[in-house]
Amino acid sequence: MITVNNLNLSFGEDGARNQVLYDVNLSVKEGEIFGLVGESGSGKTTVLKCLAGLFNHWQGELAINAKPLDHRIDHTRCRLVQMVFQDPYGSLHPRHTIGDILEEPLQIHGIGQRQQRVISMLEKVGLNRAFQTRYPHQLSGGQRQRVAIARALILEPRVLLLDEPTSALDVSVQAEILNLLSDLQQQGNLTYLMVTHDLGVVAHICHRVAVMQHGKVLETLDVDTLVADRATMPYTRMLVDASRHYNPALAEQE
Ligand SMILES: Nc1ncnc2c1ncn2[C@@H]1O[C@H](COP(=O)(O)OP(=O)(O)OP(=O)(O)O)[C@@H](O)[C@H]1O
Repeated sequence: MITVNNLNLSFGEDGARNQVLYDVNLSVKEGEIFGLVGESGSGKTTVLKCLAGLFNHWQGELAINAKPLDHRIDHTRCRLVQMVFQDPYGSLHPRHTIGDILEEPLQIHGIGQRQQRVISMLEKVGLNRAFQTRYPHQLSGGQRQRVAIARALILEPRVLLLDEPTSALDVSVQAEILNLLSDLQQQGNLTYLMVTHDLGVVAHICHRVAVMQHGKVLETLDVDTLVADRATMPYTRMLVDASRHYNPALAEQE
C-alpha cells in the first residue's frame, strides 16, 4: 500500500548541504501497522513528510496504493493519505471549534452531509456531539489527539502517517489512544506508517518495524523478532536493550 524506493532528500545547498535521507526503501502492506524507529534526527519524520507532501524536493519513487506520488500535493492524495502529528494542540487551530475543524476538510473537498459526518466521526473516536462547539483549549490532551485523529480520518483515507501520536500525552492516556488507533485500523482496514521512539508502542500496536540510523534503513523486521531480541543489527539490539530499562511493557517480555 505504501512503497518508498530509493528515497533521498537533502536540505540546503552546496557547502551547507545536509543530506538527511539516503536511499530509503520501505514497503508497507495494506492493513499493516508499520513502525519507524531510530534515534532522534535519523530521518523518520522526514520520510512521513515526503509521503504527506509536506516536503517535495525529494528524489526517488513514492507510491500509495500503487499510484506514484507527484512532487506536488493534490486533492487525490489528501483523500488517500493523512498525517497525525505529535502535538495535537499545535496542530489544531486554537480559534476554531472542533465542529469547524472537522468540517473544513469536507468543505474543501466539496463533500456533503457534513454535519452527519462530523457527528459520526466524533463518535468513532469516542467523543460525543457536544464536543462540536468546544475549542481545543477546552479539551484534555487525549481528547485533542482524538480530534486530530478524527480530522485525519474525516476524508476516509486508506493510509495514516502517524508521527509520535502518543508521546505528548500522559502515560495513562497513551494506551487509550493506541487502543483507539488499533480499533480504527481494524474497522477500516487502514494502513499505518507510524514514527515512534517508544519500543513499547511498537510492541503494543505494530506488525513490522524498520530501524533507521543516520538517514538510512538499517533493517526491517517483524515485531515478534524485535521483542524476542532476535534482531540482526547490533544497533537494533542496543535500542531494544536500552528500552528495557525504561519500558515496563517490553521488560515484561524478558
Ligand atoms: N525543514 C528542515 N530544514 C532543515 N533540516 C531539517 C528540516 N527538517 C528536518 N531537518 C533535519 O533532518 C534530519 C532528520 O530530521 P527528522 O525530523 O526526520 O528526524 P527524526 O528521526 O524524526 O527525529 P526525532 O525523533 O527527533 O523527531 C535532522 O538532522 C533535522 O535537523
